[in-house]
Amino acid sequence: MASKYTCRWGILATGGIATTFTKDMLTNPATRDVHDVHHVLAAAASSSSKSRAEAFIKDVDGPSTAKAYGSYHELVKDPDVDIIYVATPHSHHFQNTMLALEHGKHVLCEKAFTVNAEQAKKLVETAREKKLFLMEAVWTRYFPLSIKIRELVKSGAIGKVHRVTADLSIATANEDGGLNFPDSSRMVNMDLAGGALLDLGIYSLTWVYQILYHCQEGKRERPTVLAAVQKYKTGADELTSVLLNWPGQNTQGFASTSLRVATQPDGEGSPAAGPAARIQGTKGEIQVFGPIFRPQLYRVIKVGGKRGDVEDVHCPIPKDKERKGKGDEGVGHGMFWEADEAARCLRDGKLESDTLNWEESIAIMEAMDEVRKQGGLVYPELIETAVYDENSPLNGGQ
Ligand SMILES: NC(=O)C1=CN([C@@H]2O[C@H](COP(=O)(O)OP(=O)(O)OC[C@H]3O[C@@H](n4cnc5c(N)ncnc54)[C@H](OP(=O)(O)O)[C@@H]3O)[C@@H](O)[C@H]2O)C=CC1
Ligand SMILES: O=C1OC[C@@H](O)[C@H](O)[C@H]1O
Repeated sequence: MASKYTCRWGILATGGIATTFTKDMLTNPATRDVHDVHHVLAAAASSSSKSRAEAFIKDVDGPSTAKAYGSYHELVKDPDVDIIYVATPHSHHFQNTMLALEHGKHVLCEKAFTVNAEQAKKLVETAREKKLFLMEAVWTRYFPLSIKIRELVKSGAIGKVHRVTADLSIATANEDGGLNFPDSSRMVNMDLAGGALLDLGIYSLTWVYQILYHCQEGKRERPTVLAAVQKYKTGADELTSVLLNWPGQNTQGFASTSLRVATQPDGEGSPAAGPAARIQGTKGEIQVFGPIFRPQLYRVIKVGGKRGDVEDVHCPIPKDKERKGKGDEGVGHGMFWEADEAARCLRDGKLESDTLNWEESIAIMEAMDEVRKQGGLVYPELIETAVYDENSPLNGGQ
């Protein structure tokens, strides 16, 4: 039997998603029927203190060998780390990822990849020059559910697809007209590149792009973009809709997001609220039930089919019952599949993932730039700049 490839991770930041990702990454791959790669937590760093990184390692039930650092600079210099997972707010992704690449580390960077396309291009240029792996962590793309749906579309199972609509919205409005986030929250804070588009709209765009862009044959056509943006009192966007038009493909996409109304007002994943994404073809439709960042159910409806000629496909996320999870249910959020993809790319010497390659990440960033341009959404220069500064405050200074 071939030996397993070991991927040694360094976790940059210790917040919410760093915890979820690391717990998932530490699950036994066999629980999801993966036998060719496995993951090790080599180190974690917090920009606030070493003790915060130590607490993080304890919280994720990491190995005693995992090193704790009180700065991102120390983490990227660790020779026992192969790949850095960047889990800071959007505002920090460019500087933190550059820091890691400049120190010779491969990178998996949380979504949204960067604040703007120019930054994304600079990251890609650097990774290419230094022959390092780089991937935007759009985990949903690596779900078996997404892979299956892309296969169905490519096989013509629902005929020629002409339209995809997708929404990811959450109801966080207060009685007083505000939102349920403090103004300092990364969800609405301009200094952290907050707002619905970069945080949630990226998933609506992901569903549109992974069907209407990713599945195009040959040289892909870029869409034209028409957007409407409404802003919260902080200046961040709170209600954003995007119409994407591919005249050469005869296709259109509609991606929407909001912080005031919910895609699923009755709770996560319930089909009662209707589909969160619809992929509409000449012979049928695939409906994806939300939340579209972590879907576990899709429905195939054939045009002209008999009443009840509907197939529901459930794709539950496997749990590792040996790991500490909520209650007794074990650990398994669905982030391990993107970690497996990164490990395989490292093992195979690939610099980018075929499932979300550099060109496609940049194409989506360019579409988001256009939405922001039309909506007048500009972030502070410190986080819009595409000039790398190792000692930027975003890297925790030196
Ligand atoms: N894939 C997914 O499902 C999800 C992805 N995300 C993405 O992950 C990223 C982080 O989100 P999330 O974990 O929820 O955010 P958190 O606020 O929970 O954590 C962010 C971490 O970044 C570090 N950080 C460094 N500088 C700052 C700063 N100025 N303000 C705030 N934090 C800072 C901190 O870690 P430290 O002090 O240790 O340095 C902090 O704990 C975002 O890009 C978001 O879009 C978020 C949620 C879900
Ligand atoms: O990526 C994400 O998915 C889940 C959301 O709750 C979160 O805000 C977002 O960052």
